[in-house]
Amino acid sequence: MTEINKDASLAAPPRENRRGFGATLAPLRPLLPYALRYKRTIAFAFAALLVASGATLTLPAAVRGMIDHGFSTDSAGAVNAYFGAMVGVAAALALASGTRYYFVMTLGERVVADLRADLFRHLASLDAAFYDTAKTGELLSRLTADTTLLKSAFGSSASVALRNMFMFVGAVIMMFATSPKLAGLALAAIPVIVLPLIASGRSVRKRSKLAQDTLAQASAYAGENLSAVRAMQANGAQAPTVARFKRAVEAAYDAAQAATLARAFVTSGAILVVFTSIVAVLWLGAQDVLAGRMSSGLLSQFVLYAVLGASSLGELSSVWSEVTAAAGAASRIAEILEVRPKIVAPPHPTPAPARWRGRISFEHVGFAYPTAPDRSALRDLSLAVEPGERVALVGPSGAGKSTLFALLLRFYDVGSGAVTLDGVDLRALDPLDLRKAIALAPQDPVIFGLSVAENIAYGRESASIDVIVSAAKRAQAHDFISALPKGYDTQLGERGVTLSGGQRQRLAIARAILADAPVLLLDEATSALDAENEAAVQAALHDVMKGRTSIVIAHRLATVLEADRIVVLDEGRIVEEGTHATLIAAGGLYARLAKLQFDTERAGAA
Ligand SMILES: Nc1ncnc2c1ncn2[C@@H]1O[C@H](COP(=O)(O)OP(=O)(O)OP(=O)(O)O)[C@@H](O)[C@H]1O
Repeated sequence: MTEINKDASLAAPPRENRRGFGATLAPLRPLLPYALRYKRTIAFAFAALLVASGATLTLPAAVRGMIDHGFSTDSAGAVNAYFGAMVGVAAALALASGTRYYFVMTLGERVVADLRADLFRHLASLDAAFYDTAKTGELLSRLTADTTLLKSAFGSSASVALRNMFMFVGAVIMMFATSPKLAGLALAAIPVIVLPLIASGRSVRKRSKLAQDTLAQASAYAGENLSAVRAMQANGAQAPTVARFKRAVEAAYDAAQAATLARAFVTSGAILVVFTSIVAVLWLGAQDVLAGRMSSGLLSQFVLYAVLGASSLGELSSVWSEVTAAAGAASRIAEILEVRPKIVAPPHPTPAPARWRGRISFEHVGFAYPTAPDRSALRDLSLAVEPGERVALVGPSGAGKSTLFALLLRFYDVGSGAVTLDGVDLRALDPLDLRKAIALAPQDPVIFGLSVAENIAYGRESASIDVIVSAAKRAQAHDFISALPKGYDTQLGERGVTLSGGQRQRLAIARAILADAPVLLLDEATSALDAENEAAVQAALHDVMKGRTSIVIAHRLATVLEADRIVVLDEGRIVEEGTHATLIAAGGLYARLAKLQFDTERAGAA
């Protein structure tokens, strides 16, 4: 993912440029601690692996015994003993293989479940600047598709790789025990096999990273459009959107196809080279048998070990491609895990008082958004709001009203100057403490796919239903909630009941009342509410503002009339301050805005 983290991706050297086994596996290393948490599972898997490999490796020796002794002496007893032993070995092999599969897959699932939880915890900790550039759909793809790839690496691939490594080593040892001469010849062929494998691994890795990236982009695109499905349909944009998504999916297919093709070549190339070398070595062995230098049983034994060794190597090569793909996924996950949030608690945060008084002060604040560093959103802005004061912010679109809120919640740090709460610089506080002191009721409140009660108590899971109901009553929301099919247990959100704008606002106000924070930030809805909703919202606001420092981005005449002070912003600066009457009398920006906005409101109400 290219857009999301300028800082982190610069910190790590581009992975594609590094070579060899170690470099390919390096991205997987941060995952090791996850696996090491489950030492018992690993130990069981390992033990099962040893037993299974050992059992497999005894088979060729049994075959040799059968050929050299079983058939030559006409003792039926020996034949029976050999066959009986083979059944025993097969039983051990079956049991050990099943056990290994169980423990290894469990480990894979466990590691990935832990990793997903950690990744989400990390994503939840990242700051607004990160999300200004990150695409949620891409992040979701990391959380699901990439972790799934890792699961296969930690589960099946690791299991197959380990089994084959054991088998390979065991087979090679047994080949030397059987015939050092033939074994030496066979081993000489190994570099011929392995070197091209490593080389092609890099190209597989690059292609599969590309495939995953393309997939993530397609997911991001689908996510964006589905979350705004009404806008898409209203604009009649289905056909082009569907076509674009299809193109994105096709591009992901092409990339995956290229990776698969590369893998297919690697696999068949490896098998061809391996088996050709074996056949060549065997031909030499056959000469020895013909010349009487070797028994036919011994050659059979060697053949079987060689086939075991070679097929393990072949499987290792195909696993290698999978592991490289997983390494690609791991490096994309690591990219996210490496991003450090910039908004964090200082090492020794100023402790929060039992109750904040709620004095807010912006002192010569200058600020530009990280995505637009050359354009100041606030310029040398100073504003003090006394405890319990009600301030209405008014100004044209883009004046910087929401930016004031964002800085107060410390979603971003100021560029210059400082913002303080009760005289404490926000940067000296733990953001969690700061945000506990502030209740936010946004313009278009987010309603989650939870029950009404859970939505009101969002972030305060321990709130009792009595407290929730009393907050809803004060927010003038109790009546409409009671009229819902299941009252406070009604499911809201995507798969539940949809609320009207005014109802959502009142739910958000109930949330703010429940938060009982000394500071209230309210962004009034611009859309007109019907008269009944309007009156209910105003009454609720009146209640919630009592005894709190409130800053309201005001769009309604009733709100500005009720404010102790109106602050007029324009282009990131405060241009006027006063009450409705004094500002109208002054005939400045406020008077013009008020005429436009509140005249239409009056006309609408009339
Ligand atoms: N996340 C962001 N990244 C970059 N620039 C931003 C971001 N949010 C706002 N801006 C810019 O900062 C300036 C102030 O925006 P802000 O949202 O504070 O205005 P506002 O007064 O709240 O406007 P409105 O009434 O339309 O919501 C604008 O020029 C806006 O384009």
